[in-house]
Amino acid sequence: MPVYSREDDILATKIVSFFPQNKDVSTHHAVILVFCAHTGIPKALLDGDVITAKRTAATSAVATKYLVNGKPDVLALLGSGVQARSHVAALCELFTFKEIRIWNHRFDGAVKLAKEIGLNCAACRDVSEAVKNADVIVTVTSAKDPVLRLDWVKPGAHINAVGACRPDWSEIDADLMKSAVVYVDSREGAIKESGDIILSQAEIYAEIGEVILGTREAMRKKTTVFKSLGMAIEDGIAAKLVINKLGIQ
Ligand SMILES: NC(=O)C1=CN([C@@H]2O[C@H](COP(=O)(O)OP(=O)(O)OC[C@H]3O[C@@H](n4cnc5c(N)ncnc54)[C@H](O)[C@@H]3O)[C@@H](O)[C@H]2O)C=CC1
Ligand SMILES: O=C(O)C1=NCCCC1
Repeated sequence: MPVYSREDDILATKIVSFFPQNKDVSTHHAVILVFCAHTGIPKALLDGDVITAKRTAATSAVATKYLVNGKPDVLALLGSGVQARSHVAALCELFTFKEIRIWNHRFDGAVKLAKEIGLNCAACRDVSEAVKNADVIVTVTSAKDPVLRLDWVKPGAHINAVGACRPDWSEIDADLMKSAVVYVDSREGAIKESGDIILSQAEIYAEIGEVILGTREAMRKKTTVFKSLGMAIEDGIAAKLVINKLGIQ
């Protein structure tokens, strides 16, 4: 995932591996190589795992801040891996949830994460149970087929759809995609790479950046989906923050 931004003085690239069969180690691994944007000289080689976890969750948290309908009480997570953990951390920086519910296709994963999070958190055996009346839903699975259905979702809920980053994979059923107001990180990326968009033929209402800039509306009262695929600029900006903090010129 290469990025060049003259404005931000960033020239970098991230390489990510995905080994879905991994059990005792993470399924995604990444490195970020940063160059001087003026000379092309390599500056730093950074671990990309933590940056990927944190910047993805931070992006969802920003989307939630703009799209959530009022003060959210209930958070539901579908998936209990790396992104589930970073999403709980980022969302709890912005919101105080009364209840957090976790579903995972392997129940023990949901139980483990619920214990880590603590008192206000419960593991659920069914997706419908996990998302019932949830204000914010995060889908962070490696599912290839939909796990979240329209009938189970409270009207007006906000969904961060983070998994299914391939054109033939989807986490959200087509009826839900088509009935929601859909926001994406990048239109160009979404129409090429997101199965949730491509297979459902859902209309993209806006990029989340357009909402932040005030050029497109945040439809807070409607059911909203933020379809995230991840962008190289997120890695570049995060890498720059790390490099600046370390004092690397
Ligand atoms: N939008 C973005 O910027 C990014 C998206 N991702 C995507 O987010 C998703 C989660 O990533 P990580 O948490 O790092 O992965 P992970 O491997 O740590 O967690 C994946 C979760 O999905 C569950 N799972 C596996 N197979 C499943 C299936 N067939 N049905 C339902 N659940 C299943 C696992 O039990 C686990 O809880 C992946 O799809 C990944 O590719 C990852 C990084 C960035
Ligand atoms: O880093 C990202 O962005 C990724 N997006 C899709 C899944 C793999 C990592």
